[in-house]
Amino acid sequence: MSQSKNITTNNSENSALTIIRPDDWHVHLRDGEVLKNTVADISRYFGRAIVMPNLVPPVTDAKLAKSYYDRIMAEQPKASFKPLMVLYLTDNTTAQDILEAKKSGLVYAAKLYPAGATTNSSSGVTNVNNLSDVFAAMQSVEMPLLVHGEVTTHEIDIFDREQVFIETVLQPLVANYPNLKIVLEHITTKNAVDFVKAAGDNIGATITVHHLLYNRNDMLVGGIRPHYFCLPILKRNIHQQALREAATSGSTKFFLGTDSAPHAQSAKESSCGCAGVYSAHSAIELYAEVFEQENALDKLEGFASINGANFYQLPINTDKITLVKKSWSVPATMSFGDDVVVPVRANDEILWQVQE
Ligand SMILES: NC(=O)N[C@@H](CC(=O)O)C(=O)O
Ligand SMILES: [Zn+2]
Ligand SMILES: [Zn+2]
Repeated sequence: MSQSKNITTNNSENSALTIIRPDDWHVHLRDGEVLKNTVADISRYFGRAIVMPNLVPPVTDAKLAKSYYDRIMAEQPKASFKPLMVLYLTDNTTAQDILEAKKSGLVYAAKLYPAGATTNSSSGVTNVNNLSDVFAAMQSVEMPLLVHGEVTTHEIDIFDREQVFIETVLQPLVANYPNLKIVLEHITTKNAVDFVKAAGDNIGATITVHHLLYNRNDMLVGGIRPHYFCLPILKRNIHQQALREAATSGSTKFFLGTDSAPHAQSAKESSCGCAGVYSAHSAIELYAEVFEQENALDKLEGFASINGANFYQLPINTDKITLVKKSWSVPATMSFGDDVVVPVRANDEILWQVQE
């Protein structure tokens, strides 16, 4: 294990790592009955979370964002937690919507879902050229554009959809709005890593823990495992390796975004299962496993607690959390409103835990 001033090692069983309180820059909390569970999990140690707006109906203006914010706060998250709301862009979003959202003080970004790309994206954008006024407004008020980067064209193979999006949609967008802050969300390919590294400081990316832990073999070899199915889909191991290198490299362009996206067990274990992985119950502990395997525990704090805040021009959290290396068992299922969700590492062990 690499040593830094924050890591104390008594023996291999008992390492501890203290870092600035981390934030989650991409999470799905859903709505209604399940909010009590998702809010409890996400606020256990995260300071802030960028809350995705793909509800039904989606969060398309400041008023809807405010009422969603109120429903989240009604679940009484830990005092250290603050939800950062996001506007869902449609073909009908106006520059005025952006300005009002910015003025609300609750909305920190707007999300581009190509129509049909992922869960609850049917109201998404059919052509980014419809949104030139919106992007211009976002650029002027320095509101980050968050992007689900996949094309939806039927002819394009599902494993190529991120790469083709970068080439055909993202590159022209970056060229047209050179000062627009853009986060390429939940990147899954070496192509995305290379694109982000080569781009200006206004371009960043979130990386999920499941794309660091797993590749498509984990999902498909020896039987199909629906709980690994998410979008963008897990890729081959060379891409996983590129993501692990990017996350642990110390580059300030990459930051933590779990994309924790729960669906009820029955909706995943189905002849047409939903896309999404639930990791909010144990995200920082799982990231710690990856960073330890890469001999980069000293880089976890930048990735989890500093780079995202700097990108969003928000203050870095002032308090700390401590992770201890002490394994614990994840249950087979967890409560999800009146239903259950199967979390990452269900029925298995996680090596680190956050000291309460
Ligand atoms: N990541 C997923 O597989 N699913 C997300 C949507 C998304 O982030 O694309 C969801 O809301 O279920
Ligand atoms: Zn997405
Ligand atoms: Zn997501």
